[in-house]
Amino acid sequence: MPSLLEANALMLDPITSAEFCEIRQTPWAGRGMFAKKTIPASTVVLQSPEPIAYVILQPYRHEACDWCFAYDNGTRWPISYDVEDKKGKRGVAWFSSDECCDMWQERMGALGIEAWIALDQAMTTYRRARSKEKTTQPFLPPTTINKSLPIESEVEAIWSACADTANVILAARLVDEPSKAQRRLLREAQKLALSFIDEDDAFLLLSGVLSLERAGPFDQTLSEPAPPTWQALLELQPSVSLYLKNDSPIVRHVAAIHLLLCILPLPLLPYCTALNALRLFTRDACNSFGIRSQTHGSESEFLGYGVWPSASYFNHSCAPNLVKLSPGREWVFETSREILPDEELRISYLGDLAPHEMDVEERRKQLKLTWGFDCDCPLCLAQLQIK
Ligand SMILES: C[S@@+](CC[C@H](N)C(=O)[O-])C[C@H]1O[C@@H](n2cnc3c(N)ncnc32)[C@H](O)[C@@H]1O
Repeated sequence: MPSLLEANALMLDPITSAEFCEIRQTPWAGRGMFAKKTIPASTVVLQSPEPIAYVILQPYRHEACDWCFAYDNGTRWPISYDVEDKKGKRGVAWFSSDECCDMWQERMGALGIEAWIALDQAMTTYRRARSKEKTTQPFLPPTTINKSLPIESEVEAIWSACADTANVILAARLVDEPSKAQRRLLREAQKLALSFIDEDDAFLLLSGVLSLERAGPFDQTLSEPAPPTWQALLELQPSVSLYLKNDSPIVRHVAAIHLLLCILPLPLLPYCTALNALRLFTRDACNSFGIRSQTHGSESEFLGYGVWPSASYFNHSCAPNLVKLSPGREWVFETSREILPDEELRISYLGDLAPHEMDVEERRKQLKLTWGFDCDCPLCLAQLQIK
């Protein structure tokens, strides 16, 4: 039996079928995207329509459309998907138009909406309980990881313990009539998960679990081709190094999968595994795109983030030859100049920062901090050689 980290490291071979470019191995940055032929300036080389997982950050949930991500200077969108609870009508998702609300509902389906409401309900109840507390302390955790910097063997041990607990929660969810002890276990597991949870992690994970459920089961033995969504996810480079940093999110991630297991509708539970959570979180870590307000320049707001698998093979360059645009839910990649055959197509990972206004040390420091790699782009290598 492979360990969870070994199973997570499984990467399927990428399949590309774009007209202008293809994925190739590079000696400098894993795989990258290369031009198959001369590409004129201002040509769209790739459109990536759909995130496999995404989240609108909690403070922006009323202000960024949950379908097209439109944002209007902090104005609360008037259209919401509402539910009735004991305290009256409550919005759970917000939209810039009725069409967006309809498309969201269609994509989510009845099961997805039920799951979304369950998570929103759990988080709302938790926030109300927190606001009544006298202090701002989180609920007292019975266990804590004392040091914040786990090593890889500890990461393995924590995820393996997470999977064991997940199985216990699952068993309690699956019985027709849970015993008193099982009901108590579910209450305690939910309370404990909530005391460590980060709401944004939980919604990101939920959107990923829903994508996997829509794709159907994945045969782990690979005796059959993987369904396209699984294929797209498992082609991506995973990185467990996010758990080896000072502010390791490992406990939050474990809490997110345990919470979802406690509250989601039963048909989603087969997709709600520790391994799938590890797959989604470790791929998000080095492949996610920021969802930003459309005001370009330093004014733009970071509204959320997500993973668009087909867009994840462009490496970074401090002198990029592509511009990335997000007219709504999709990402569009356009050449900023003529590209020659076999040239690597690269974007900037520096978000709002303009690479040409930064010196080489500044750029490399920023990339190391946010992405964890030492930039090997041609501009950095050339400038480092001169120094
Ligand atoms: C979105 S992925 C790009 C595709 C990736 N190279 C692959 O094989 O799947 C981002 C990762 O690519 C690598 N990378 C991208 N740009 C790089 C650069 N300029 N220098 C070094 N590594 C880079 C880093 O490992 C980074 O975490």
